[in-house]
Amino acid sequence: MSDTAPNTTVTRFAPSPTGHIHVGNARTALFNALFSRGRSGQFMLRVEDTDPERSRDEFLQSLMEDLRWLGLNWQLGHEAGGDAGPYRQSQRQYIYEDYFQRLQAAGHSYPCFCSRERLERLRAAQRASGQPPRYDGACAGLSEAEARGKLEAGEPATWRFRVKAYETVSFEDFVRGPQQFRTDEIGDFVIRRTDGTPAFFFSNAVDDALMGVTHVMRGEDHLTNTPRQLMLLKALDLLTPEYGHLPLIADSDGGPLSKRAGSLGIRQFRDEGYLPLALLNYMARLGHRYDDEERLRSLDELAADFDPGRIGKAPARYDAGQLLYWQKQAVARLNGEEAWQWMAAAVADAVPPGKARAFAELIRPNCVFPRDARDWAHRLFDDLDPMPAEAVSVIEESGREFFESALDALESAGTDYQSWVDRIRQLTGAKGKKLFLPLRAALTGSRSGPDLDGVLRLIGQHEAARRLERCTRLA
Ligand SMILES: Nc1ncnc2c1ncn2[C@@H]1O[C@H](COP(=O)(O)OP(=O)(O)OP(=O)(O)O)[C@@H](O)[C@H]1O
Repeated sequence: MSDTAPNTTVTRFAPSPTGHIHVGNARTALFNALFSRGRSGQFMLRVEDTDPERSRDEFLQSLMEDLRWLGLNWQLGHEAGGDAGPYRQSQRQYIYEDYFQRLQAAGHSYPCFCSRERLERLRAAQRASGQPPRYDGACAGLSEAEARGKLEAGEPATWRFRVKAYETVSFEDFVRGPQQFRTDEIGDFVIRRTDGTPAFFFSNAVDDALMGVTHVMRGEDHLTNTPRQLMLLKALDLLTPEYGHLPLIADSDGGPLSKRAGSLGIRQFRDEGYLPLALLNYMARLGHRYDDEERLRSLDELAADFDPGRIGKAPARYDAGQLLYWQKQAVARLNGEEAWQWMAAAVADAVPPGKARAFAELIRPNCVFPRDARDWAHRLFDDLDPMPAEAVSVIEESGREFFESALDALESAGTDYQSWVDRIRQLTGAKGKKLFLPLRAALTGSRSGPDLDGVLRLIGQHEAARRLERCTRLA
């Protein structure tokens, strides 16, 4: 059993390591992390790697890296510990065996020898007649002796859970409200595959119960699994968690996201230079409402007001513009050191040693992605030769005398920006745009950009003089 105190909220993220996680998976992880964090509970990572064909260790590593990068740390589960482990389903087969035996002993399950072809024909016929596909119970009536004979003869068998007909399974979904399912529309379902491994319904439900998960928040793709899991847990006399199903996220064309298709992967965003806080704020509002829709919140602030009652029921669609909005907000929060860490990989070779933090702090307001910093590194530290056309026209308009005065003024002011511009004003009579635009063009080759005071300090008096000097020749 779990090592959590009674009444502690325990949520979990239970991905299959079959690809890199996308915005849909990550939002599910985020909502679970926010929910438990807001209630001082615990968040768990469980690895659902029962499919040996598709599960890969490299994907497990990458999904943990992505979660940690987002700041979604788990207190229980794989690599975090807890006394309900192991937390990789591939290492829990002995536990599933035990629970298979219990179901079998109580007569809740039976072996099914139907071939894949028969089941496919059955499903096709049911669909053609407008019925929901479900097992027709062909093997449910085999006598014990018949079933044993077939098993002993080595006939491949799955094991099915015996669903009681004409009952209703009801539960209160803490996102969607009351739910009801009729058991005769469900049909006996597979809990154990022919190779002895558990089917999703089984291992997922048994693990939630044994691991003390109190709230299961997962995509709507699992809604119809829930009545099956409730029946299983009841038959096994295990505790049931509360369930909440989230609307799925579609890509901008309306198609479903899938690990297999590799769309909207968290690591793609990371590689492009999106900040974790931007993604967190974006995802927290994908289907969930906060009162201050436009304020960037920390993870704790997101958790404090997270409320499943504020989750909408309509599918949410990925919106690149919204994510960009949060990216700008998150970049604006970075200090010099953080900004440098963020952009270093893109510009380290283009920024002189010793100037990194000052550069990062200065140009941060002009960047949305690290690649934008590269352009500024070029403008501030390269030769600016040839001078960009947008700057040349401003320089020509201001005339040679303006830059000669600016040079004179620089000699006496040094890198004291205020005295420098005051002196130029005195010497030339220029003010406002007429004063600042040519200075900006001369020092940065651009008509807009970072604070000029900072530019002057960053490039230094000598380089500023060299640039102004060149303008006296261009003008
Ligand atoms: N498009 C989506 N929007 C929101 N949640 C999703 C989406 N796709 C999957 N999830 C949720 O992510 C969690 C992890 O699921 P899982 O690892 O099976 O991901 P998956 O993307 O469905 O994988 P695969 O493509 O391999 O089937 C589940 O709770 C699932 O409901």
